Amino acid sequence: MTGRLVKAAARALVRASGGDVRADEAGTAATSGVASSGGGAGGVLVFAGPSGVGKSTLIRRLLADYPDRFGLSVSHTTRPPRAGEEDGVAYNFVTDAEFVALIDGGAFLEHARVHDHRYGTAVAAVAAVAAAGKVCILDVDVQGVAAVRAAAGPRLGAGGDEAAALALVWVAPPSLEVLEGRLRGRGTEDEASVRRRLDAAVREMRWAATNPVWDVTLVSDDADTVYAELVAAVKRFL
Ligand SMILES: Nc1ncnc2c1ncn2[C@@H]1O[C@H](COP(=O)(O)OP(=O)(O)OP(=O)(O)O)[C@@H](O)[C@H]1O
Repeated sequence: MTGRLVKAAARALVRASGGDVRADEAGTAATSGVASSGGGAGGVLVFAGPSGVGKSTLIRRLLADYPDRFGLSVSHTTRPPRAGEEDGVAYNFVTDAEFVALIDGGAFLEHARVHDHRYGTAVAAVAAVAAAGKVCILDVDVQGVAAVRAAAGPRLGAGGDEAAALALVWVAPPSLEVLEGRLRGRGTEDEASVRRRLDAAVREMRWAATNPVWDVTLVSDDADTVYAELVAAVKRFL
């Protein structure tokens, strides 16, 4: 995303949520109170981690247990729907041309190409969740993490009086072997796709280790244990 679009996205997001916007001399968007909705909880909880590590599993459980506190923004993607995925619910499924038009219109908070397809988070989709007084959960790749951080600007800090506007969760696999087993066990990927995702996982894990931006790092080992760690962390920083 260009700096101009990040700024436009940040402004739109903050307008929608009643916060303020500052732009530094380098032209980087900096917002405070991003997605904070005044009376409601607001905030953005970002999950990142290699494909197959278990992000969706954790997110589904968090949403089921705390439906009033968390909400999902519906992302846009150019990838074809998997069986059972409904348009406008799992994703907004769009063509490449439609996606490019949305980029040009400054619609996205972040967008990226991952494994041959494009994914994007519309500013309006995040703002809608914040407007409902909920923390918006985002599931993004590492490029998305950088874009969301750039748009959100300085965080309010987990330890301060105010709740954090933005919290970043890195979900790591116990090992690459376990990750491979989960990708194969899910039954959604062909062999080439599994190999691509594992190659990407190595790069993403390196990026995560060398960019210590995370509020919490979870190792997705035993499902109940990692979920309990997530809930404890979320209670700490949101
Ligand atoms: N802690 C866990 N222990 C064992 N299996 C798990 C665990 N978490 C998730 N799984 C299984 O691993 C597979 C991948 O999980 P999931 O789809 O949640 O990953 P993901 O990180 O959301 O992947 P993607 O980024 O590709 O959407 C699923 O079949 C899921 O049931």
